[in-house]
Amino acid sequence: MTATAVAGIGPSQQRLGRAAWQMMRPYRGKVSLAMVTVVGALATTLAGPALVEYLINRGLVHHHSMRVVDIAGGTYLAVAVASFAFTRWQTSLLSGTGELVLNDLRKRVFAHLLSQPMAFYDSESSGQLLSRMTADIDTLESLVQSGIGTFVMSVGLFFASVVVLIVISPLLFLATAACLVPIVVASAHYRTASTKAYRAVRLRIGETVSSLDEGLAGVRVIQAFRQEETVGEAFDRRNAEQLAAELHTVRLASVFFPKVEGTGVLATAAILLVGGLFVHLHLTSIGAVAAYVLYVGNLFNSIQSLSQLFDLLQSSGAALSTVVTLLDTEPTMTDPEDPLPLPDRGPLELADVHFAYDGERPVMSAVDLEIAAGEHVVLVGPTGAGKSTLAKLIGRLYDPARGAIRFGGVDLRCSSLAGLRRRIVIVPQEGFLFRGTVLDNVRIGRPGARETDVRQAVEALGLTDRFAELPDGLLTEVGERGSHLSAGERQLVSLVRAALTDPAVLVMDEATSSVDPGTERWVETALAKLTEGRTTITVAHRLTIAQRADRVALIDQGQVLEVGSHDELVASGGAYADLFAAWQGTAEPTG
Ligand SMILES: Nc1ncnc2c1ncn2[C@@H]1O[C@H](COP(=O)(O)OP(=O)(O)OP(=O)(O)O)[C@@H](O)[C@H]1O
Repeated sequence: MTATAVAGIGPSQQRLGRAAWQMMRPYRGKVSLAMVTVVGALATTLAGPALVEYLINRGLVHHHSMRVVDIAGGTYLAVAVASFAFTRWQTSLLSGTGELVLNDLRKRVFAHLLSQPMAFYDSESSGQLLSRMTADIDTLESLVQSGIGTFVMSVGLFFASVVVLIVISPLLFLATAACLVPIVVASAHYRTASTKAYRAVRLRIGETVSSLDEGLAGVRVIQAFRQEETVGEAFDRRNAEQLAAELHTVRLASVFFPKVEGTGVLATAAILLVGGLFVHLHLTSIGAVAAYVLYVGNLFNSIQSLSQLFDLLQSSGAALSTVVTLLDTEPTMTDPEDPLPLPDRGPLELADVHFAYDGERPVMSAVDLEIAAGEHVVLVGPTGAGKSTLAKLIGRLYDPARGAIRFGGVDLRCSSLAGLRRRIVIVPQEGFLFRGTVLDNVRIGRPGARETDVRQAVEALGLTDRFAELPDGLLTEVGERGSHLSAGERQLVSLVRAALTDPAVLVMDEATSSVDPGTERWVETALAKLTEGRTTITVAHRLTIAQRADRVALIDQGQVLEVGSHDELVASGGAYADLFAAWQGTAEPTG
């Protein structure tokens, strides 16, 4: 799926309706009760004008009976109180259920995002995704909080009023219907124009959030290179585009709403004129005309409320559409029906592996490589050669387009993702830490692990004394993204995390970030202990590590050019020997 699919053209109305119903299904009991209160509120609202008709015809015009006036007046009051009670009950039931549905929706969207493979994040901007969780769900939130009760009630009142008006006087209804024609035409135009306009607003909001997201994430680079003005101008441009889109919706609304208001007044005048004539001709009663005017008032009130909600309904429809489109994306990496277990140990085999990020430009082609159990292989090669891509394929962040990667003879695609992640662990260059303690962050390696297991993993990497130096030991709060720890300490935490998972294969990206020499020693020792006995594939940026590995694979332009031990490759005088010589030339003066 592309970014436009998430932000732009959405699913059909039926699909949206089905999706909305599926979200409400768990709460169908509450929804049914809410519908009962809607019927109650409608019945009491419609009873008002009927009582007025009864009071005028029976109490004033024909009989002058005070008793009828008292009964009708008293009942009117009771009905008004009941109407208030039903409306209150209905609003709290509908809004309460709406909140529960939105709560589920937020959880579903986040879980869905977390289940997406890396390829999804390559094609989606994080700002657009963030805007699904914030702006879009916030719009639905406003509908739930302030609009849903009015909406349901107004739709009900509209249809009920039409039926009652036809029953009271089909002829008078014709006069009313004539006044409705301009509203129907204006609504149809407004609907088409505003649907497009609100979709555009959603897209623009997503782009503004993207800009903001990128600006905040890259604030250090922006400040370091004095890019505040340029980045600020780019943000201003997007913000201005959002403003233009929002103003377009305001213009559309400012033309449409007065039309509805004016037509309501016109309709009342028409009823009074035609109704008066009918009374004069004894075609209808005074009470019926009075009730009719009140019912027409109800009808136009409902149209007025719906028009006022139109904005919110339009933007909520657009928001729901983008959220449903997002939820409709099928994860491309799913577990097979009968996953095969991966063995505890075994060789890793890459057979004729081809891969392209965009499905077109090949990044890996015809890669064959066998790595024995417990072997340490280092991937080297020029920048952009495909080393990290190969590492990601081994860790199954992506699937090969052709060929297969097998562990212990089992194709990785035949295993469950959970099983795979226990056997093969990727240790990224910069271990990402979440807000919480060191202990919490290590535990991510094996959810549910006890504190003693974590301590054992720390001990196994020889880091007990190093972690004891932290202010609260393993209970030290690491801050957002681990900002309270040094880069080296963050690496140590991610190494212990991997140790706790106890995988058979480690895929590592050699850290390039500068670590103080003191901590580097700890990292080296921990790494040596972590990789002992495990198959290890390291993406190397410095060739020091290649000298210590069992074998070196030289990658260039997505292919394995040479494989062998460091000494063998240097002795053969091939491409690796040249690379090593060049690297030594640059490394030695500084090293
Ligand atoms: N997410 C991505 N989407 C599209 N193309 C990508 C993506 N990641 C990497 N590439 C491209 O794939 C090719 C291989 O990149 P890769 O990161 O594997 O190289 P590398 O050898 O690890 O480089 P380096 O040493 O600089 O990290 C490059 O041309 C790169 O531009």
